[in-house]
Amino acid sequence: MRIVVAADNAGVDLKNQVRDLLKADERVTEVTDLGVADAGDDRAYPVLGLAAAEQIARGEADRGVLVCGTGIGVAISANKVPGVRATVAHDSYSAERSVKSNNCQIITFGARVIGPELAKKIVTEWLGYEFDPESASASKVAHITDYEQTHLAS
Ligand SMILES: O=C(CO)[C@H](O)COP(=O)(O)O
Repeated sequence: MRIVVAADNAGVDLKNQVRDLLKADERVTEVTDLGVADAGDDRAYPVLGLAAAEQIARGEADRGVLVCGTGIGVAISANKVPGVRATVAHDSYSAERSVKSNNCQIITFGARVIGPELAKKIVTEWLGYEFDPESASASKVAHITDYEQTHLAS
């Protein structure tokens, strides 16, 4: 699995910890870190969230982990990219359902909300979930995709 990670300066420390966890996980074949590299880089969360989501939309990464202060800003930004589904998930059940129900490619965290150990536990679990295209959830996700393709085509 190829994973892209990104964060603004509020999320950089947690993003770096998650990146290192991902690099050590044998299920992960590639980790792309789009930054920021340190808290001195004040690029705003939409810049990072959109860049990561675009990598996924282009097929250059399979999934993403994004971090900002709350996780909300990077999730909103990533969801603006057609074909990308992103959500904040600060608990195990939401993280699981984000994949199994919603086929989200991106999970986001708020570094001002969740501690690093819980975030890393959730990421480790999240790597093990897969969306079943034959499941009852598939037509619901397809409804969203159809809307995007009908109304948001550029
Ligand atoms: O959490 C953020 C956006 O959701 C970001 O890290 C901080 O944003 P701000 O409160 O607008 O500075």
